[in-house]
Amino acid sequence: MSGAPFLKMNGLGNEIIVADMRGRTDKVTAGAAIALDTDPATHFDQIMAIHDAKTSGTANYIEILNSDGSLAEACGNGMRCVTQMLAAETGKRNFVFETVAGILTAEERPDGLLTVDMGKPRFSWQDIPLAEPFADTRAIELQIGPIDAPVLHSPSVASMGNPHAIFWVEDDVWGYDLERFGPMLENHPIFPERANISIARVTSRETIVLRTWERGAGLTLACGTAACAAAVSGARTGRTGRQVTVTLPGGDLAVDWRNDDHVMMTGPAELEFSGTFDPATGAWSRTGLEVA
Ligand SMILES: N[C@@H](CCC[C@H](N)C(=O)O)C(=O)O
Repeated sequence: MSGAPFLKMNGLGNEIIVADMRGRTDKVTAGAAIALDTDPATHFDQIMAIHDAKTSGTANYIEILNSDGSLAEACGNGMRCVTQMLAAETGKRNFVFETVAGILTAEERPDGLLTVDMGKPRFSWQDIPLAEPFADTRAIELQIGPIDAPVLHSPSVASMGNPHAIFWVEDDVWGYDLERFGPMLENHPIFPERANISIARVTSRETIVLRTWERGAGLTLACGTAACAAAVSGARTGRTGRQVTVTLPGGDLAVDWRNDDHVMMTGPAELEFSGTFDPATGAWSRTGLEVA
């Protein structure tokens, strides 16, 4: 088949490739993802592959791949990039998309920021999923470091379509070696589908500082679903209110856990350059350089 167009974009530094797979029957392979990630010019955290709609009433079906080639159920920063790309192409502002996690809506606001309805969080141990029952997922028994002096412990866990563990700390989130602990916790047997691992510090009822080790991608500058998972976990543990600003290494996201249980995430997206690629192999070439 012929090459597929792509845009290299980012959402607060979360590196995103938006692959235009509309009108095609093939998919982006894990091998292509790994090849694109290995090239420093196209290194990315997630590929958002836009396919033709599967369900009436939706604009497109979006398949999400991590840089290790695995599939992800959700990606907040990537959805903002997809929304910005399609808004620029069509002149529309509101979209309904489908992912493996379900149907979601997204909007480009008049100020240029993008809001995505990330759906309803889930908290039961089966939904996250965890390998064994926990009645209360606001703090589960899990720790890292010496047994009598754990470095990180008792995370809140939540699903935003994808699995998250939030370790609360009271000091600087940069004081923790997330590059070392992240992979251990991501692959801990308590998480049968692995998990995104975050360290969170509440700085007021309305503000959280967050760093994330992403499942299948490693340390990133921002993780939208982690910001949402931290926000809902902050509210359900009484640490914060339901509207918070989450400060990630790449910048701020506004998260509003509405009373109808939907989590609304608002932030920017940025275009870097465009190209075409082979979805089977990842071989690519540049077609242009644009500024969003
Ligand atoms: N960067 C994303 C999250 C991507 C998916 C994640 N690595 C997973 O495997 O669940 C975001 O902005 O939400």
